[in-house]
Amino acid sequence: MPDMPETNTGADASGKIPVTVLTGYLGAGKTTLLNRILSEPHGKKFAVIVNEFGEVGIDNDLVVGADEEVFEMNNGCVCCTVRGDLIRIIDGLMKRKGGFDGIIVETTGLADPAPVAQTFFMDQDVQDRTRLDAVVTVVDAKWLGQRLKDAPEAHNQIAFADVLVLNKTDLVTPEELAGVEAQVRAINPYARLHRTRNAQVAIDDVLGRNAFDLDRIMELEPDFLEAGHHAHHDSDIQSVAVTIDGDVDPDKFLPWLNDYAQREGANLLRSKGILAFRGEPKRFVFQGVHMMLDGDLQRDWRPDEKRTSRIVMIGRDLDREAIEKAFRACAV
Ligand SMILES: Nc1nc2c(ncn2[C@@H]2O[C@H](COP(=O)(O)OP(=O)(O)OP(=O)(O)O)[C@@H](O)[C@H]2O)c(=O)[nH]1
Repeated sequence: MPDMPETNTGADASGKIPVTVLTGYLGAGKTTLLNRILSEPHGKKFAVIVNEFGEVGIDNDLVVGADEEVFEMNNGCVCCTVRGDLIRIIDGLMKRKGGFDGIIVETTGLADPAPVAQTFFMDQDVQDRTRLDAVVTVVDAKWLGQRLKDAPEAHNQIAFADVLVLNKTDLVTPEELAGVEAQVRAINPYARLHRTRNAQVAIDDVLGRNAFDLDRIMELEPDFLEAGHHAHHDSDIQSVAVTIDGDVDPDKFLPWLNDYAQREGANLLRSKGILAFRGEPKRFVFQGVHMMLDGDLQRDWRPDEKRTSRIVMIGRDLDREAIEKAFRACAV
């Protein structure tokens, strides 16, 4: 094959910037996959757009990446309220000199990917300059069975995928994994599927796939290209975010968090937080999916960074007041 001439526009052979839409239910491993992609020595320049469900931005803080620019959209979910923001961000990116090799959009775990993908076909400016490369859906092998019962979004995310990353294979037995894969395949027999632990998949299996297939999507959703197509969230799901303007006492906070996750685990779909522990120079970061929690000390608080403690809980029937009260009681 002859060498392709180098361009500095970032665009591919079609002259358009490839866009990857990264989706998957709450806690499936989207940010883990994003960080994996960004950490590889790919020599490319990506713009990353992160949309989060919750009033306090935490995900963008957890995205690694030296060169990437990360744009946050936290005022609502990209599949409905902030689609206009997505168009504006992409418009802004396209006007920059130098360009990008690709754009990665990480949606909220509750997003219906259809209207997000639709953006790349409905808005003329966006359509002229970008090309939807693939919808990549991360699936949580541990919780998929439950999600297919209680979350229609999880089903749509799989149906819409061009690439499926069946993640958290370490948390299930080989038999369970085979069962989950069969459930995924029953919904979407077409997408390439990769079984992973910690979203370990080769970057070339995820980016530059040229896999988005409009014909298949039109079969799934015949009105895909019609304006006014709308997705609605499971309105039972709420997000409770609390910020303390300072440090918390780990001896109070950690027992409370553990106890809360055990008690409310069934309703608690997702939890995360970045905390300043009293006397601790490093940031403590925790993440949870249902009752399973994971936390550790990460990088130092920077001198120009204000020490604050933030938590976000996402789930059903959460008692906002009780969470706020209990968390504030941990302040020092
Ligand atoms: N055991 C296990 N844990 C994993 C794996 N992949 C990711 N995790 C953990 O699962 C949690 C959620 O991962 P994230 O990558 O933040 O998930 P997400 O889909 O971005 O979550 P939201 O943005 O909140 O929807 C984190 O604590 C990860 O460290 C895996 O393969 N196995």
